[in-house]
Amino acid sequence: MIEIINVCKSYDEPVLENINFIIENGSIFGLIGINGAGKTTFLNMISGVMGVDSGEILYDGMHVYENIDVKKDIFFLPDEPFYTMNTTPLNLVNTYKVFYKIDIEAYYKYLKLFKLPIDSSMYNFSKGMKRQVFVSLALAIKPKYLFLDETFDGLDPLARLTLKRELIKLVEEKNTTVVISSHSLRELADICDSYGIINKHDVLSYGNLDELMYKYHKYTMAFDRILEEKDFDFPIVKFNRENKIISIVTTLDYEEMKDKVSLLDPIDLEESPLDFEEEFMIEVKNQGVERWGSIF
Ligand SMILES: Nc1ncnc2c1ncn2[C@@H]1O[C@H](COP(=O)(O)OP(=O)(O)OP(=O)(O)O)[C@@H](O)[C@H]1O
Repeated sequence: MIEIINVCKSYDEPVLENINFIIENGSIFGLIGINGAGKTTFLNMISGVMGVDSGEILYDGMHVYENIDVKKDIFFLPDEPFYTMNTTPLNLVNTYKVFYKIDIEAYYKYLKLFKLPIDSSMYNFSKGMKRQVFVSLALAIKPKYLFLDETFDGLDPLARLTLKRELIKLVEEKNTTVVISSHSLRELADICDSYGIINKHDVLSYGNLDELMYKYHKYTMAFDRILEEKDFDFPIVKFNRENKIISIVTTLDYEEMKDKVSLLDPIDLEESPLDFEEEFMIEVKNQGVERWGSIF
C-alpha cells in the first residue's frame, strides 16, 4: 500500500497542498488533472525522485525518498524519458539492467510486436516509437510499482491496446501497483479501478471508479405541462428542459426517483446511461468547479 499523507510541494508557487491518497497494492490508479495541475510533480515524489516539502510518502510503512530498498521495486516512465544519441533499443537494456531484473525475451517480444528497428539510434525514432521502446522496457521489467506519466498519449491504437492488456496481466500475475496519469479519460476508464483528481493544488475527488460510475443517474421525463427546476424537491446536479421534456442528473436511483416524481405525474420516466467522461465531468462540477481546463 502506498500512503500519501498531507504532502505539500512548492516550486516558486505552491503546486500541491495537503495531498492525501491511499493506493492499494495491485490496483490501477488513474491520476487526472488539467495541464499544470501537478501530476508529474506527484509522480516524481511518489517514485522517490523528488523529495516532499512536508508530509510523508510511505510504501508499506517505509519512506521512499532516498530509500534504495523501496526504489528498487519502482519503475517510473516519465513523459520524456532520457536517452542519448547512441541509444538503441538493443543497448538500452544495458543501462537499466544495472538497476532492474529484465525479462529480455519479453522485451524483444514487445519490440517485435511494435515492429521497431532494434539496432538503430533512437534519436531518429518518432515520439511514439520512442515511447513504444520504453513501454516495452517497463513491461519487461515487471516492477512491483509502475508509474506512467501520460504514456497513453501519443501511442497508436495497437500500442495502447497492448499496454492496457499487458498492464492488466501484470496486475493479475505480479500484483503490480500501477499509477497512470492521462488526459484521456476513456483510456483510464478502460483499465483503472481507482482514480484521483487534482485541482487547484488539492485533491478534488478520489476513490473507487465503480462507485463513481454508479454515483450519478440521468433521467429523462415527459410531462403534459411545463415544469421548472424548483418544482422538484430533491437535490439536482444538472437540470435541462426542452419544452415539456426534462432531463435531470441526480444521485437518486431509479426507485427513489420514481417515488419522488410520481406526485408530478410524468407521462414517461426513463434512465439513460452516463459514460465515464460524463460521470467525471458531473463529479467535477458537483464538487464546485464550474470550468475545468478546456473540456468544460
Ligand atoms: N522544475 C520546476 N520549477 C518550477 N516550476 C515547476 C517545475 N516543474 C513544474 N513546475 C510548475 O509546477 C506546476 C505543475 O507542473 P507539473 O508538470 O507537475 O504538472 P502536470 O499536471 O504534470 O502538467 P501537464 O498535464 O501539462 O503535463 C506547473 O505550474 C509548472 O509550471
